[in-house]
Parts: sequence; structure tokens; C-alpha cells
Amino acid sequence: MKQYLDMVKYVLENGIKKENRTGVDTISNFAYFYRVDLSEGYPLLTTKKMYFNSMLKELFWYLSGEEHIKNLRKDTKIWDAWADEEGRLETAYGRFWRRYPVPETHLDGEVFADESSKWVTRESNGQLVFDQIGYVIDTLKEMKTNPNHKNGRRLIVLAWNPGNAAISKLPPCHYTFAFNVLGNKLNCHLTQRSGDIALGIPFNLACYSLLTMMIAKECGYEPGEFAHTIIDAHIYENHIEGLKEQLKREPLKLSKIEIADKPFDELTFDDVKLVDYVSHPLIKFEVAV
Ligand SMILES: Nc1nc(=O)c2c([nH]1)NC[C@@H]1CN(c3ccc(C(=O)N[C@@H](CCC(=O)O)C(=O)O)cc3)CN21
Ligand SMILES: O=c1ccn([C@H]2C[C@H](O)[C@@H](COP(=O)(O)O)O2)c(=O)[nH]1
Repeated sequence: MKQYLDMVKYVLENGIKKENRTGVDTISNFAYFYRVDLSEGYPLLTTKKMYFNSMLKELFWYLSGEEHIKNLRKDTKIWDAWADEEGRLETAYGRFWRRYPVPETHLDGEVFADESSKWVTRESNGQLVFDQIGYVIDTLKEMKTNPNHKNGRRLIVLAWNPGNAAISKLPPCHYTFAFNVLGNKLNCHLTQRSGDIALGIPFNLACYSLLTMMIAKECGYEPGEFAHTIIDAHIYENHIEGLKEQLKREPLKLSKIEIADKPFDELTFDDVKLVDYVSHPLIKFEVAV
């Protein structure tokens, strides 16, 4: 994928050396932006072998809304370093995507959805929570018959919760995304505060592109573009050689995705098939914890 290789090249050439909490220094760039057209194929990197199955398990873990990795860690180790022995995490994307806490005490005049909303439920511990994915999907469906829907430019999912993020071991990196409809195309923009170009970004790109395709199918749109802003886009110093090796490789034809004909919330791992994926060999990168 040209856009990815351009980013690698740009950050290697223009990035500034920076220290960070991990002890492995990075070359960092401020606010990198790229976009890919999903009608050209599925943007799974071909210049190294990608672990599509790990990424797919991770996406279904987000969609499950689980706040822990007790199930995810049976299938992939990619989140193990940030959880405790019981699989508990201080922050989990899916918990906020699907079960964002809703306050029950309001200031005068302020509004919050309550249990009468179709996206709000009360959990067994008494907490009211909001399903942001459900809200986006239902609104996108309503927009098919009402293009002037009042929430048409408010299709936002937020994984950031300040009271959690300020003290968490690992607050969300890809912390908010927005959907946008143009014609019959569904576009998605992801904002990421911090992006590990060798390891995290290829997963994030593949994950959100697939999510956009799944939501487009569910709601009756064609997949449009995936656009990605990465605020601190960085290359860890011990990833430079592997990325330079990738730059020497010619990108191959993009793969495709087939999604089973099922309602979105019934889709599982086996319902998503990666078709015609060919890639250059694996490049091993060590993850900075
Ligand atoms: N430094 C750092 N980079 C990240 O990308 C990252 C974090 N930390 N912390 C939280 C999550 C975990 N993520 C990860 C963690 C590991 C891999 C990884 O090791 N990928 C390998 C092998 C994948 C596998 O074994 O399935 C790869 O080659 O892609 C990828 C994403 C993304 N995030
Ligand atoms: O989905 C993800 C999750 C994490 N990352 C990377 C970005 C950074 O290299 C680390 C997080 O460290 P912070 O000090 O909290 O920024 O993980 C990613 O690229 N994608």
C-alpha cells in the first residue's frame, strides 16, 4: 500500500528523535494524515505478512464490549502485556464503544439519555451505559430514508473517558472515530493520539477499514474512504531496519473481504473471510511496553 510506505518514508526522513515512557526512543512526526479508498481493495499490508486473524479477533473483542481480555487472550497474545494475570485491563476500547457510562444526575437544563432510549441499558451493577455502535448503525439506517437526519453529521464513537484516561496504564490510542455519508458511500475518519507505525498502525488501518465495510453492508451503503489522523506518528528505533526492508519491497495486489449475509450483531469470526491475500514474508518487530 503506497500510502503506508509514503508515511514510513516521510517519518524516517522528517521525524524528530524523541524519548518516551517505554525507554525505546522514537522518531516522531506531528499530525500525519493519509486516506485510502476502500473500493480499491482491502488495505491489509502486503509488504510484510500480516496476522489477519489476530486483528479480526481484536475487532470482535472490541465489538463484544468486554472490559477484560479473558476470552481474547485465548486467541492472541497482543494485549497480554497490558492486562493483569486475571485478564483485567484498566481501559478497554469495547467497554466504551458499547457501554459508555451515562450520568444519572444532571445540571439544570442538561440532557442525557435514560433507560427509555433504545441505546441505553442498566447493567447488573446498576450503572447506566450507552451503546455507541448501536446508535451509529441505527442512525445510518434512518438516514437512508431521511438524508436530512439531525444526527447525520454526529456519527461519532468515543473511546476516551477523561476520568479513566488520566490514570490508566494504557488509555486508548485510537480514541475517536466518525462516520460520514457522501452519496451512497460510507466514509470513516479515525483520530489516533499515538501511533506505532511498524506494529499498531497496520492493525488499526486493517481493523477500521473492515469495521467500515461491515457497517456499510449492514446499513446499505458502499464502502467509501478510510481516513486516518495520527497525532504522534512514530517509529521506534529498533523498528527502523525492518521498515527500511519494507520500503524495498514492491506492494502486491490488495486482498478482498467477504462478509456473511447476517445481521451485524450476529457476525462472528468465521463470518469474515480474507480472500486472495498474498504478501511478502513476515518481518518481526518487538513491541515496546
Ligand atoms: N508499543 C505499542 N505498540 C502497539 O502497537 C500497541 C501497544 N504498544 N499497546 C497496545 C496495543 C497492542 N497492539 C499490538 C501489540 C502487538 C502486536 C504484534 O506483536 N504484532 C505482530 C504479531 C501479531 C501476532 O502474533 O498475532 C505483528 O507482526 O503484527 C500488534 C499490535 C497495538 N498496541
Ligand atoms: O492500537 C494501538 C494501540 C497502541 N498503539 C501504540 C502507540 C504507542 O507506541 C503505544 C502507546 O503508548 P503511549 O505512551 O500511551 O502513547 O502503543 C498503536 O499504535 N495502536
